[in-house]
Amino acid sequence: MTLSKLHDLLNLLTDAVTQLEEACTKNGTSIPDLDKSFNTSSEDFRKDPTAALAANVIGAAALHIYAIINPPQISLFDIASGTQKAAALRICLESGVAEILQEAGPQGLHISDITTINGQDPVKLGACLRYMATHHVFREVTPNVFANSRISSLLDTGKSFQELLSYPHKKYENTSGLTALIGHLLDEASTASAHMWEVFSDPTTVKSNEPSQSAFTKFVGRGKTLWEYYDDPEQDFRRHRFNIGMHGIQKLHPENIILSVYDWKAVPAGSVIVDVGGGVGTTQLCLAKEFPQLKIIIQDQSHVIEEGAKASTLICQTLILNVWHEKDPDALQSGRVSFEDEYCIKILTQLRKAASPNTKLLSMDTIIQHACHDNSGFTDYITGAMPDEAPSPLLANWGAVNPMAYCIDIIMLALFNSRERTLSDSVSLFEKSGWKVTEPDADE
Ligand SMILES: C[S@@+](CC[C@H](N)C(=O)[O-])C[C@H]1O[C@@H](n2cnc3c(N)ncnc32)[C@H](O)[C@@H]1O
Repeated sequence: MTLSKLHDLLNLLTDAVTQLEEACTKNGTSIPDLDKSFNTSSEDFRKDPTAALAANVIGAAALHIYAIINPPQISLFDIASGTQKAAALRICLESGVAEILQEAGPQGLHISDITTINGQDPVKLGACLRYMATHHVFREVTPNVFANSRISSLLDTGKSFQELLSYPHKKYENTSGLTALIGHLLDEASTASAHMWEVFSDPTTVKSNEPSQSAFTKFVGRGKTLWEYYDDPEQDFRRHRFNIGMHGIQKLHPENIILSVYDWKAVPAGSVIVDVGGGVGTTQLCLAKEFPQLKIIIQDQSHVIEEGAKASTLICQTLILNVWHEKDPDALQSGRVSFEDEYCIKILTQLRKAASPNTKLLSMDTIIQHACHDNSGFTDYITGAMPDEAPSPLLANWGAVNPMAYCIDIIMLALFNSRERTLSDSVSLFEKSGWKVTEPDADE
């Protein structure tokens, strides 16, 4: 039984490798190379849907084979060691190993030379590098350590190590937002996640949806929610890194995705676009550039708006602050808002009340796919809302090559007692708040 499953997976994998190679040859694109940096052009091959699909099949089939054939105790150990991986990676990131290796060039550097530069202990940092090398983050080909350029380019802030020393608090400034995002994940998000069981095992917090009772607020923020924590001048660095990290989130999606999700050309000149919790305005920047006739308002907290305005005065034509703290006096009392999803419903209901008959609410959100095939009919509800399911015997949601939404779901839980949603969850959330879900180009 398992033997034939292995063969099925192997056949899927072999066919997909052929398809990928053929697509790359036809398009003049390249298959990624661990010696070449990750950047927009290194991912060009994915622009061809056949190649993108083949790449997903290869990854999903390889990991499925690994799951079948690996001793389960090793697989379990690997899953259970997320905290140790995050700790080792964070030490490599923060102590500038990527920058140091980048400066060293193709011959790499011995661990003792790395630690002479960054002041770390060679035995301790060596342990972190060795662990990361087992996951291809670095490579120990000889006694020297080499970067895996594809991953290292995400850890590298692009500055010289001397520069980092002279202003460490600005480490992430003007860098790829992805580096800052990873910095946030390895710091606030990881620390909070490590405390989740304390919240789950306490009867007073186990079923709470209150941000004030999240693992972050209780065990990292010492009573402050993430946003209140970022307000503290002592956390300027972390707040700043988070805001830069939001640029990184955009890089995880196809470029300028906002332009393709709605027919903006059909929106009359002078129309007002409000981005609620729009951060430093990353998403709106390209919309503002492409459609200068639209009036774009970013709503966020004052310190975030200040930062966004500094970075791009272009987009902040009008600023409206702190929607979250505005009270919606009757929504809860009138019973229209139930405890589940209380905050989202409160915000969406408030937006619905403020909406005119011509207002449209555009939701760009992560959708959680089930690992099993979905027969609910919800997959057909909105064209394109659900990605294609993987071919059998792969998991319908592409398994471990598609981990991000599931990981962010847990991070939302750890930081805010919040969550990501399936399509049916999202539709029901909007309906409970008085919104009707339609196709993006439908009239009502
Ligand atoms: C996950 S970030 C998303 C940022 C942005 N939408 C993007 O994609 O880059 C959530 C944003 O909600 C904002 N936020 C939190 N509380 C808020 C409040 N009370 N009023 C307005 N915005 C708030 C945060 O400051 C943060 O910028």
